[in-house]
Amino acid sequence: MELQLALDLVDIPEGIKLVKEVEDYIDIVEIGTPVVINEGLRAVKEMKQAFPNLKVLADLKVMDAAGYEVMKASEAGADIVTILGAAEDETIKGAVEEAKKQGRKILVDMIGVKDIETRARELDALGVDYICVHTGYDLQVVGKNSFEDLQTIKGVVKNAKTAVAGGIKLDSLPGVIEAKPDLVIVGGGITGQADKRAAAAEMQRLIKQG
Ligand SMILES: O=C(CO)[C@H](O)[C@H](O)COP(=O)(O)O
Repeated sequence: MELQLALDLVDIPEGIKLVKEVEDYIDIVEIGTPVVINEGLRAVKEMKQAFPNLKVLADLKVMDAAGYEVMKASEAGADIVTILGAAEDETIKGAVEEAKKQGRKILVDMIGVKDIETRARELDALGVDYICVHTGYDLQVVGKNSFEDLQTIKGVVKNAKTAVAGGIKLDSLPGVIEAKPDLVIVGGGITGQADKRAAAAEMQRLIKQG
């Protein structure tokens, strides 16, 4: 099980400073969608240059023209690129094909997908690398989480790795770990803490102990 730090509300220098504090305890650093919108793929490039030993995920949430967008993110140094599960199968296929060509991985974000079970089966057959259940900020504020959806995809996905994101904090992490996803994605649960290093260290400790 790996730990991914999501950076959403920072600029590039703040992001690099933050990752320096927690780099010992994370496996993947995510350049969040708002950061890509504000800073472009330069954020991916500078993060990869600053931390060549960490995997960098570009949270582009691709919806169309995936081959081109995955190619550009790969050129910037992204190891993993996200696409939306709601995208057309042709778009998913384009992403998978380009990622294979570039030696990168595709993570599908299931945000907004209504029939998680059916779509997860289909995406798994299309050869994506990760399938991620995700409660976005807009549903976190009305008290939703993705724990049930995680159980659902764990039951049907045969090849892809499973991931979970959205509002995971230290107190909810043990419940997440019990479901045994391959990847746990945490943003505010680390970045919003006064002692970010301690929060990341404790999360990694819980994850490693399984
Ligand atoms: O992709 C995202 C929002 O669309 C976030 O990166 C993801 O939800 C993780 O952040 P947090 O733990 O703060 O919810």
